[in-house]
This record gives sequence, structure tokens and C-alpha cells, in this order.
Amino acid sequence: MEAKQAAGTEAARYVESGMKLGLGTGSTVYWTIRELGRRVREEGLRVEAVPTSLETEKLARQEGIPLIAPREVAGRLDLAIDGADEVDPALRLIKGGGGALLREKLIAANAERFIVTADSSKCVEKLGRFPLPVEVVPFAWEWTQRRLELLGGTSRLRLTKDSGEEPYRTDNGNYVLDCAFGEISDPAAMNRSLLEIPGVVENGLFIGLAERAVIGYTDGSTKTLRAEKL
Ligand SMILES: O=C(CO)[C@H](O)[C@H](O)COP(=O)(O)O
Repeated sequence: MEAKQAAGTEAARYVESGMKLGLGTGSTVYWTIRELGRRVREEGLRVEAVPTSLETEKLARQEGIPLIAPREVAGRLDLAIDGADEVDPALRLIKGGGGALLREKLIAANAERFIVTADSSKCVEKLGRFPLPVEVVPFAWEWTQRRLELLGGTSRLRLTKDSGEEPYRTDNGNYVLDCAFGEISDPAAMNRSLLEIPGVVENGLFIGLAERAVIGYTDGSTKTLRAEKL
């Protein structure tokens, strides 16, 4: 079994009937959604879910998982499950490789519990090898880029995979700048600095959100990690 499949499937075990869920985006949580679909169809699991992207919405519909709009959720979601591009020992994350960071962060921050699921290649001692995705408004994005780079890195406007020339647009109609800052020594400070820049909508640093990480290995085994205090 592939590591992503092992991790994503294992993470689905935290889902119980009656829960309102946040469903993440990507090729690991894909397996969580597939497993939840199976349980809905075969075991009568009753859940309602808010998807973090149009891609996940489509998959959840195919799997027969009932969807709800955020406004229909009184209070917080019970549980959100999502993938990550990097996970450090304190379970701080870099996310947004798939471009869904804004909805992903909104959903993780509005869930009682947030579980991250990833293959072991995503585990790092320090965040920053993976370029940090920053969602910016298209208007004057070059100005925003300049301000971002003053924080000490370089950045690239993400382009569509198809044409390779058109700027990629998120589900919210924004652009993404992938920022190489190198090792991020203080992720919380970096998060604050990024959010202070006009034009920045959100960034892919998820701090203090994940309560546990379900990590998958190539032999099909999984490990569940709790955040280490750093
Ligand atoms: O943040 C994300 C999408 O915006 C994904 O969760 C992240 O990119 C991990 O993806 P995958 O599970 O395909 O490796």
C-alpha cells in the first residue's frame, strides 16, 4: 500500500457518525474521502462535510458524502482532516501546494479538532524547504511581491499547469506567490509579518492548529504523532 493511501485511510478512523467535517484537498486526503465514502455507502456512516476546494467538493459528491455550506454550521465543525506539504515536530505546517490554503485555513481554524495526514517524506525538523504559498489579490500583485521579498526571500507567481503562461487562480479568484525564504526560524513571526502586507490574503503557515498527525510509510504502516513542545 502506498504511504499516502495508508495515511489518508487511517485518518478516516477519527470520523464518527453525526460529525460535521471539514474535508481537505490533495492526493493524501483523497484516500480519506474515498474511505469515508465507502463507510457512508456500506456502513451507514452519517456525516456532513464542508469541502476546502472545488476539487474536493466534486470528489465528495462522487463518493456520496453529504455536503453543507459553512453558514449551515452552527458553531464549529467537529473535525477537519487535511494533508500538508511540510510537518514539523510541533505539528506546524506548510500547506497550499494544491492552492487551497485560504479555505483550508478557514476550515481548520473553525474546527474543534484538526488532524493532518501526510506521507513520511513531509516530516521535517524545520519548515521552509517547500516554497511557502502566499495567496494574494491580483490587483497590484507585483507590489505585494516586492513587499514579500523584503522579508528575505525570492518568490514566483504560480502559473497554470496547462498553458504554463497564465497565472494560476485559486478557487477564490486570487493569485499564488510561491516564496522561498529558506529555513523559517520563527514560523509564528513569519505568519504575522506576511499577514501585515496589504494584498496578502493568506499564507500557507498553519500554526497551533493541528492536534495530531497521521503519518504513512511506504510499507503501508502508519504512526500518529502529537505535537512536541519546542
Ligand atoms: O495544502 C494542500 C492543498 O492546498 C495539500 O494538502 C498539500 O499540498 C498536500 O497535498 P498532497 O496530499 O497531494 O501531497
